[in-house]
Amino acid sequence: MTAVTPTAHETPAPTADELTGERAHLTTSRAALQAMRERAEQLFTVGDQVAGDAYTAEQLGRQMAQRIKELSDDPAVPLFFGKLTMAAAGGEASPAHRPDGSAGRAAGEAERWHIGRRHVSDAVGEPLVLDWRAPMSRRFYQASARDPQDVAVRRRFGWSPAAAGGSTVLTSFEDEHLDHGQELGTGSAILTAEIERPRVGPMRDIVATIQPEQDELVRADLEDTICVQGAPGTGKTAVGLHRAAYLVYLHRERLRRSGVLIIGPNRAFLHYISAVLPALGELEVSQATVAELLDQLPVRAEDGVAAATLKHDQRMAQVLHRALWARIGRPTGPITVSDGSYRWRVDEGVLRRVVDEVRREQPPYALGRERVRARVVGLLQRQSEARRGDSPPDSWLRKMGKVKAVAELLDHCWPAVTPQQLLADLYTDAEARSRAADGLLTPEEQELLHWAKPPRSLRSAPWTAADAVLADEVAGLLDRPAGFGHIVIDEAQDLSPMQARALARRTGHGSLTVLGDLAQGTTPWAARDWRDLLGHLGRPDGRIVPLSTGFRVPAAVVALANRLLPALDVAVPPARSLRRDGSLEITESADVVAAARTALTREGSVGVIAADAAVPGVLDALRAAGLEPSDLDGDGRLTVVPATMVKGLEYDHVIVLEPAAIVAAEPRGLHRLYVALTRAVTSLIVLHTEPLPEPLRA
Ligand SMILES: Nc1ncnc2c1ncn2[C@@H]1O[C@H](COP(=O)(O)OP(=O)(O)OP(=O)(O)O)[C@@H](O)[C@H]1O
Repeated sequence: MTAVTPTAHETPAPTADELTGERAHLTTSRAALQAMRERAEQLFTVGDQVAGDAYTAEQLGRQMAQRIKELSDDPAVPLFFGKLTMAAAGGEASPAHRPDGSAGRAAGEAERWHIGRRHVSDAVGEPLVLDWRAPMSRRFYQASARDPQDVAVRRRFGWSPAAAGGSTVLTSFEDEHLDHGQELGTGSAILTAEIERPRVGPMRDIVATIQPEQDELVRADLEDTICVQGAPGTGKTAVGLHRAAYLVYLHRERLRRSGVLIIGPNRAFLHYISAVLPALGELEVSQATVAELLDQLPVRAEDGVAAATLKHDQRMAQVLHRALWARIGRPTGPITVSDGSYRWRVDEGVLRRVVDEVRREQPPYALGRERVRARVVGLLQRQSEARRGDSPPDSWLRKMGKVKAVAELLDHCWPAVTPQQLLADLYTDAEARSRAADGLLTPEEQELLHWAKPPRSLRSAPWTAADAVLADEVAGLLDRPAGFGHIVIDEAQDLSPMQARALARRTGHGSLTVLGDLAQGTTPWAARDWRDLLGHLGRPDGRIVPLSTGFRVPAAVVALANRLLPALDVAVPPARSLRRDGSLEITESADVVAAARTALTREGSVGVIAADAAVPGVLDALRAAGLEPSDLDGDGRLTVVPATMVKGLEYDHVIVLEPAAIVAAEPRGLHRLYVALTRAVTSLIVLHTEPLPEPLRA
C-alpha cells in the first residue's frame, strides 16, 4: 500500500486512514452502481409488460437494454480516478473526510467530488461519482495553481493493473494542493505511470489523464468545427474519441437522432480504437472508413496514380456537375394527355418555362425531375378544375404524373440517371466527356478517364476506389444524403478534395472534429494546408489548433524522426516528447528474428514494420523460427504490419525494417517512413542493410 505524496510544499501527508476511506468510498460506489443496474433491470421487465404497441415496446426495450449495458461495472476498470476537494465556503478545505468517504458533508465541511467514467448516485440521488463529462468535472482537468477554480486539492488515484478476469485495486493517490500553489502538471507520477504503461491490446481511454490543452478540445461546443494539427502521439485520436463521448453525453437526444460518426483510415485502425467509446459507456457511435461510407458501386479495378490523382481532384466536381446538368433537354413540342374523359394539352412554350424555372431553382437533380413532373400535373389539374368546377382526386393526379406523354417529356427534358450510368457515359463517350471537361481538364487528362473497352454491364465495369468517390459526388448531386450531427475525421491529412466533399455532404448542419498531421500525409493528394482542406470539408472557418506535446514516442526516437521533417515539405512544428525514457537502436543487420526475439523478452506489444512487399517474407521467417506473429486484427503480442497500414497504430517495441525500401515503395515514401518511425512507445530498432535514407544518415 503506497500513498504517493508531492514533496514540493508543506502539505498534509496522505495517511493510510485516508486510503482506507477512499477504498470504503469505492465499495459504497460499487454497491450503488449495482443497485442502479438492478433498478434498470426491474424497469426493463416492467416496461416489457406495459409498452402499448410493438414499435414502442421495441424502442423502449432497446433504450433500456442500452441503459443496463451502460451501467455494467467492469471490475478491471477503476470506477473513479480523481477527486476534487473544493475550498470550503468561507474557510480552508479540510483534508479529513467521513470514514465512508461519501460526498455528503456536515455544515462548513468542504465539498468533495469523485470523478469517474460514469455517474453513480446513491438511493436518494446523491452523487457518489461524477461523470468526467459533467460540468463540475471540468475543473479536474483545468484547475491550476494560478487559476484554482475553487479547487483546494486535486487528487489522482493510482490503481494496480487487473490480472485477467480480476479486478483492479486502489493502491495510491497523489494530491496537488492548488490552494497552496502546488501543481504537478506533467510531473505527476501517476500521469507518467499511465503514459508509460505497456500497450498490449487495443487503444485505451485517457479520461484519467486528459491534459488541459486536450481538454479544451474535448469540451469544445457542438457547434464548433475544430481542426487539430498535432505531431505523432500528441493524442489527436484520443481527443477525437473523447470529444465524441463528451458531445453524446451533453446532447444525447439530439445526437441520437442525427448520429455521430468516426472516420478512420482503415479497418485495422478502427479495430484498434473500437474499445475506447464502449469503455466510456458510449455504444451508439458509428465508425467507418471513407471507402465503407461511399459504397455506390462494386470496386473491382485499380487506377494508375495519374488517373486516381485526377479523379480525386476538385475539378472533377465541376466536370460531374456539368455532365449531369447537360442531360437536361428542352421540350420540343406540346404534350397532349387524355384522362379517359377529356383531352388536355400543354403548349411547348409553357413546358419550356416550367423546365427553365425548375432549373434556375437548382434543386438536387432527382428532386428537379419530380418538381417538373409535379408542375406539369399542376397545369393539367388547373385545366381540369376549370372545366369540371372541382378538384380532381389524388388518384387522378398520380395517374397524370405517370401517363406516357408526361413520362416521355421527363425522359427527354429531365432524364433519370444513376451515378454509375453517368460515369460510364463520361468514360465511354468522348464527346460527352469533352463537353463536360472543356476548359477544366486538358485533353491528356480527359484521355485518362477513358475506358478502352466498354463494359458489358454497369455491374461488371472496371470500377475503382476513386470511381466510388465520384459516384458519391453524383449521388450527392441527385439527392442530398442525410447528415450526421457530428463527424470526427482521423488522419484527415490524407483526404482528397473529393473525399472531403463527400464528408461535407454528410455533415449537414452538424460540425466536425478534423484530426491529422500534415507531415504524415501519404496519399498523392494529401493536404498541404489545413485551410484548403477545411474549405473542401465545407467548414472554411473551422478553428485550427495545434497539439504539441507527444505522449507516445520517446524523445530519442522523436529526435530521429524529426530529422525527416525538412524533407517533407510541410510547415509543421517539430514534435516535442514528454517521454525521457525509451531507447533507439540503429543496426546494420537483416536479422528480424533475433530482434523480434529480444523484443519479446520485454513487456508489451511488438510491431515489425516492413515495406508491404517484404511482409510475406518476414512472416515466413518469423514463423519458421517458431514465433507466432498475428495479423493486424489479432491481439497477439507480435504483429507484422505493412508500412501502408501502420498509420494511427502504436506498439511498445517497434522494429522498422529497411527504411530505404519503405521510402522507395511509393512517391511519398519519406512521409511513410516518418509514420513508421513514430509508432514506438518504448523502443525503436531500425534494421537495415541498404544505406539509410539521406536525412537519417548522421
Ligand atoms: N493525456 C494523456 N494521458 C495519457 N496518455 C495519453 C494522453 N494523450 C495521449 N495519450 C496516449 O498517447 C498515445 C498517442 O495518442 P494518439 O494515438 O491519440 O495520438 P495521435 O496524435 O493520434 O498519434 P498519430 O498522429 O501517430 O496517429 C496513445 O497511447 C494515447 O493513449
